[in-house]
Amino acid sequence: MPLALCATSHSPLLGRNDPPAEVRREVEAALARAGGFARDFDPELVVVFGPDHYNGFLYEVMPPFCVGAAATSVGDYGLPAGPLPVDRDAAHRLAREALASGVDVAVSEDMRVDHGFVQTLLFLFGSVEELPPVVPVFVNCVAEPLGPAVRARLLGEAAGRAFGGPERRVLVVGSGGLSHDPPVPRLAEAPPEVAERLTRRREVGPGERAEREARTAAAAAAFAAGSTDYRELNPEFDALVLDALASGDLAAIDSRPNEWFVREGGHSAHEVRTWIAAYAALSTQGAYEVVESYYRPVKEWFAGFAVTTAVSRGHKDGARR
Ligand SMILES: O=C(O)CCC(=O)/C=C/C=C(\O)C(=O)O
Ligand SMILES: [Fe+2]
Repeated sequence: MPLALCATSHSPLLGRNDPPAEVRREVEAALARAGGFARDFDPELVVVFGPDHYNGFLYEVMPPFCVGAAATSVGDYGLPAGPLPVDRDAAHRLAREALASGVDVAVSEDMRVDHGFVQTLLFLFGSVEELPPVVPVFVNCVAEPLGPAVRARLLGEAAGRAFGGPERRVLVVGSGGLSHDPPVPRLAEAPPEVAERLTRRREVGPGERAEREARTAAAAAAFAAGSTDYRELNPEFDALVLDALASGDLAAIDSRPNEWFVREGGHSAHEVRTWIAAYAALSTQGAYEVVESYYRPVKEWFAGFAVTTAVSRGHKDGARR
């Protein structure tokens, strides 16, 4: 029973622009169950597919995919800053497998990751100190141009082949929202000072970070209060995605053109690529089944928020060691 899966939405607005208490409690309960699933599985390695929001990857060099052989959390949105416990050998193994199968991943010996990785890891494991060894795999989900979504499936399958043997328990994690379109800047529309920020790496001071984060929280508050400046969440799109992933028919979503994701789910719906990669990794073990699937659209968090866990078919009970 070597592979298990957790895929969750993330939102940096959790705790900053909350929905009514009962909604937050319900989501937190779903996340706590996913955390229980992850800890019961007791992984010896966590392969986490995550996006970035121009904190770690900039247009200076923007790879479609990057395997982190060492990684540091930038500490955005109040998350802990500092190094993550990366298994460097496992990262190189994944990179070799991906490259051998024609998926041209970059490798970083000094990867910076933001809430797109760290929040989800903490949902599942509580703190950086409690994390098992991880391999963070960046999937570009915001910086156009993007390749076709099916490439995320090929990346995930490479991860499944790299780690699908019986020798260790590996949890694959997808981190990203379903339908959502928070105000993440886009190069094509950016004024020069924003284009500069999206292009060149530099230290972001606490004042600038706080200002950006406050702007995002204010936008979410306006969205929840009914502002029509933002694209609506789309529960139908979200259901279609969750159904396709649960049924194993990944082509039902990853064969769609990029414009479909934007039209139906908003620009950040490309984060679904992280889920596609994680489910594709699990699929290399044969048929799988979803253990739990939770969904709720939460405008205060700018997110069609979902939490799913899955194991290979026949291992549903075995997932609880
Ligand atoms: O802070 C910024 O510059 C951009 C805002 C941002 O990063 C928002 C991120 C939102 C998500 O990660 C999400 O909803 O998936
Ligand atoms: Fe995100």
